[in-house]
Amino acid sequence: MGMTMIEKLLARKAGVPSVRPGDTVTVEVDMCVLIDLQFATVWLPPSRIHDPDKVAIVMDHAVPAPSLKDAEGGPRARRFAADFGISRFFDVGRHGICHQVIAENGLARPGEVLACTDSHTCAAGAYNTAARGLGPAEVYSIMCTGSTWFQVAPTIRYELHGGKPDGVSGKDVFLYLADEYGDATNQNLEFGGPGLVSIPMNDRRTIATQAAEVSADFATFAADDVLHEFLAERGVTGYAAAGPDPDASYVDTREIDLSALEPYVARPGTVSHNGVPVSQVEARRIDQAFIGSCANGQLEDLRIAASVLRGRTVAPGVRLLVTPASQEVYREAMRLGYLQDIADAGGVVTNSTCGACFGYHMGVVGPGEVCLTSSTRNFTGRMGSTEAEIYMASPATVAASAVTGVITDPREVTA
Ligand SMILES: CC(C)[C@H](C(=O)O)[C@@H](O)C(=O)O
Ligand code: SF4
Repeated sequence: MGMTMIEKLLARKAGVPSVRPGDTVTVEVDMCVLIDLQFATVWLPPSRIHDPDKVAIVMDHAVPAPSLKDAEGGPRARRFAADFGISRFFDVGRHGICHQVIAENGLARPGEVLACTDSHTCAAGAYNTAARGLGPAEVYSIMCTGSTWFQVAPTIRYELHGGKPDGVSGKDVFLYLADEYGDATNQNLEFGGPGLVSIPMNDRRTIATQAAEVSADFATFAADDVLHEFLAERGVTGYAAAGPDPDASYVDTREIDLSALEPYVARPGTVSHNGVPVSQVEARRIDQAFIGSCANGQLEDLRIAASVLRGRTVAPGVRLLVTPASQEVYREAMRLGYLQDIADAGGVVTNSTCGACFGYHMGVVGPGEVCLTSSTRNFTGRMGSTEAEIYMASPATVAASAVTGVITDPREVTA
């Protein structure tokens, strides 16, 4: 019996001819990523690590340090990187949200295994990488031994057809899938099919990132010419992508007609079976509009936001916050004039950080407030008060709604 994409990848990295659901495999890990929060909590440096070239440290969740606890973590991270010769240390100034930094530095490679202490590590599945968020203790162990184990889960195949319409983004695709199919706990997601070519890399990243919200194990995309070109532009070569066998066995195959999709919104609480086309929640008043996070703080997201906001003004009483996903995105968005457009419209551009996305700093939402966010999670209390309501939508929908002050279909504002 043939193997799915992730089964192929794990079998190869485990050095066995084949694996099937239920098997437990020990695999070599190609890249192990630590985030700043590890150093701000209990941190006991190991006496040796497996390979400093297979470790990256990214300062992201709490930069610049919003608390004394975080301020104590920074020097620990710096000392650790220096002591162990970890050159891939993305300190404040080279920083950004880890999944963005990993991607833009070509550290997520097709056919390889990537582990990190953050639950959205599945983001790198967009690059045909077996990427998984693991607990800090397991990632610590990987850093010391170079390997980990996974139990192989069954795979759901998304067979994409048609073309994604302009004005519909990866966020809309994800919100639709989450609404239609709900959770994928203990299952892998695989994306491919003739429609994949119409989904650009930034949108694939959004979809792969948000696989965490439906509790998937791995979420991997087929390696096609769009991916190969993206990697070539970043100097990433010499990889071996993994594709499924023609007779692979799936727990479910879902045929998706991309051309039928429209802008979507998830209502507060969850993304699972809780989305609606924007038209069904239009006119809901908002207090805060947020564009950012590892899912939607990419350069293309800022370009879209700037194009909606250019020549328009944020509605009175609405706070529009825009957080680039990395310092590199920030600098490029500045060079291209996007930040100017956002600020001219009355938006606030923040430093690159996880900040508002997880309700920690730089945009905490208060009691009774309504936030429309392009970030990753909308559960109660995620962005601050448990008495706030969080709706989730694409950067285009968030920008358009910031202008009108109510949830709005972006196609109405830009038409
Ligand atoms: C705080 C951090 C470890 C967490 C995660 O694991 O995902 C955060 O990034 C989030 O999105 O909730
Ligand atoms: S941006 Fe949000 S979802 Fe992504 S890693 Fe940071 S806190 Fe988690």
